[in-house]
Amino acid sequence: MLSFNGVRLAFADGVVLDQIDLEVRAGELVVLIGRSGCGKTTLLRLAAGTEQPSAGTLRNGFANASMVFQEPRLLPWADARDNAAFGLKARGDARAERHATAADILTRFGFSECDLGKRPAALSGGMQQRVAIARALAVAPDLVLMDEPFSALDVGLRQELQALVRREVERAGTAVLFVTHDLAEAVRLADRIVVLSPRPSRVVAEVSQAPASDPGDIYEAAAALMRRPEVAAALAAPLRPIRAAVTPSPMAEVAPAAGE
Ligand SMILES: Nc1ncnc2c1ncn2[C@@H]1O[C@H](COP(=O)(O)OP(=O)(O)OP(=O)(O)O)[C@@H](O)[C@H]1O
Repeated sequence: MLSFNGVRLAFADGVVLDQIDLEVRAGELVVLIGRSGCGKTTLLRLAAGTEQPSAGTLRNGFANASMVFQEPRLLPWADARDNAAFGLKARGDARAERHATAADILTRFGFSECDLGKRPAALSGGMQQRVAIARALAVAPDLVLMDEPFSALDVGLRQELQALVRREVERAGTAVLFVTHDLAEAVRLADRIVVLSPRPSRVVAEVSQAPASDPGDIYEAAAALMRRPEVAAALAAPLRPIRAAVTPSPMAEVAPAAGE
């Protein structure tokens, strides 16, 4: 289990994370959602051990964590199979064995024999991110930390990869801490959604749910979350007054201009 108890992290210019209580249990997919700059990546870096808390307690009982970033971060000179096998090579697996593991995962992810031998420049963005996910899963992690891995992809591709991640982690029983600022993505993926406030960031809501795949269910679940005032306050962009030239905008009624 990964657990944050009263964790605070301050940099020279101020507090980023404050009083963070959070748990990720074995086999659970937890989605952390919050506005840009609230400290989501910083929290993942704490989980990865590359930052230390300024106060509070952080315990990581997982033995083997891997990470997926927003950009695929592949070796440009290596083909898809070698990129996916990178972590296996680093831990000393024999070439034939690591190639077999990498090829097995990439084939499950839709790669043909020919695709396995392509370098990143010859792969689409979606295929490159599949290789990055394969690289993270190849080492049979018990925890995967995912930092907005699909935010650069178009909607259709994003949904495909969300389904792929959900299927793969269920298959292997891997725990995941997944960061996003997309509420629909959170609803599609999560066993539990944790909402962070803007900086200094705190957990303002925590919701257990069943991952949704039907568009109507996703819309309903996202709307139900946004009806909670603490979630709306944490996630909604600050309303700016809209001054309509001719017809008063309905938005202007809910967001009066400063001083009005
Ligand atoms: N090493 C550091 N030193 C000083 N400030 C830092 C450091 N790392 C992060 N920060 C600050 O912490 C805040 C949170 O950054 P972080 O990247 O974690 O946010 P985020 O929620 O992941 O944002 P986004 O959704 O845009 O990726 C930012 O104000 C950032 O400038």
